[in-house]
Amino acid sequence: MRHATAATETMDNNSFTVTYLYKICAHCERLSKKDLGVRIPGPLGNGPSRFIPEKEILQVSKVDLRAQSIFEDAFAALGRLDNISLVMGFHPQYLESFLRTQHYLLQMDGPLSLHYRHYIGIMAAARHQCSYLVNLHVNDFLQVGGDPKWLNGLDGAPQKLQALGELNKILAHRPWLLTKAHIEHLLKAEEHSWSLAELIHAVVLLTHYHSLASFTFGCGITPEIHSDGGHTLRPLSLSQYCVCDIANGNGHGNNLEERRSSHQVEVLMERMKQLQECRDEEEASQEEMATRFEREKTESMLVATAEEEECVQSRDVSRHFEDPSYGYKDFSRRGEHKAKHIVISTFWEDHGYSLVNRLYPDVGQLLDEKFQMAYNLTYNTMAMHKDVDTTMLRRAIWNYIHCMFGIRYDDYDYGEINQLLDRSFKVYIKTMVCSPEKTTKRMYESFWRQFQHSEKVHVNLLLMEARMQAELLYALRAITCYMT
Ligand SMILES: CC(C)C[C@H](N)C(=O)O
Repeated sequence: MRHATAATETMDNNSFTVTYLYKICAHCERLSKKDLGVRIPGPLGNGPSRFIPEKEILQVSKVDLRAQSIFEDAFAALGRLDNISLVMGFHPQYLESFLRTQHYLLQMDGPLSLHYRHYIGIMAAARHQCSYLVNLHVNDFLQVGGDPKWLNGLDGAPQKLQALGELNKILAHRPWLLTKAHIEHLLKAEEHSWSLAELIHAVVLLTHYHSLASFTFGCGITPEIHSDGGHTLRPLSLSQYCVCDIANGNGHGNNLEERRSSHQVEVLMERMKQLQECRDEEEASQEEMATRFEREKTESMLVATAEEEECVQSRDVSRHFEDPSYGYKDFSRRGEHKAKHIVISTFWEDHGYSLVNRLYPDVGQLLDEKFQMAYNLTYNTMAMHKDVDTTMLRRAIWNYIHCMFGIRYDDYDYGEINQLLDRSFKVYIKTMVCSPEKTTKRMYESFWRQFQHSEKVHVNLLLMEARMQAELLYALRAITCYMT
């Protein structure tokens, strides 16, 4: 905070007298009012993300015309511009594909009625206690005429939706356990059965919202001011800092940590170079490649996720789902994987894409474009370095997530992952993908300290899409087994 001006102003607002003291913040140049009279709701967070300074996010739409026009279109279509879109605005190309798909899933012709779609969104987000998405879709659900009684809990909803609870749970936490019996149960229920097309629509929605919950927590998305948890009536203590300092930690110098990690990027680039050279020299045998995959998978199970003490407090959304204690379990423990783990890495291209497209026209195509977009997105930068080929690094991130889900690419050397992804990054990845509600600001800050926020959001896009694809693969595999 630069200084507090002496100027005061008195306003007569009907019967209230409001007196403000104006201050100007040196970071965000915001004029802040110190409220001396009436209590007016103020924003709880500052900007769309708890992790990223607001001015960086808003800067994007000022300088990028494409982002600006996407924001305008999104606003025209939905009547709102949510914080998720604002943060994704760092990557306008991706955002366009994301919004197109989401719009199709929620608003265009499709097997499920509109209120079902939003209710399924609520169920999926609630599995990860993502009150941000739950609130967003509770509003949408009511707006399209949904019955408020359903919002009291899953047992207030029709039996058909209740039956989806089990699929929601397994898909979110242990998708490798899905079998054709789960599918049969839904399709063959006597009175309340699902059609295959409806089920595909539901599966796509569930996976979309599970992974969007990951993005929401991974980027520290804050509720919009008008929604639950987005405002406060308590005056913020402004003392010597602006609210932007409080929300974004600008008030604390981190110089020591920064200096310590200043070589991280160069080290990473050097490793990429070395790996590239070795790759050209020797090729490991198939057995060796399989062993490296197993090693990485086993190691991923040992990565701890929780830093319990710092978890985001969310409104209780447990009434929207059952069995809240059911969470991600590393699938190699208890030998669960033995029967389930198969190499299905090409399943999406070979079967998944066409299966979805056949039952829910155009959606296979939309999803495929979005996966490709996330996978191939690059600006050829690494923090402050330009003209860098980052394919190897982005591929390691994508494949690490699939590896945690037991999906193996037989042409990929999993030894690369250990060279490129360090421990704090793995902790972040695993938390964000497997138990997103446990992601903390500290975790976000601890990995890749020298990288830009836009690059961390880029990482989030990779994680989110890889997760969605992994869930879809297992669901579609179960559906294909049922059909054949
Ligand atoms: C996730 C980052 C390493 C991506 C990188 N900045 C690129 O443009 O490719």
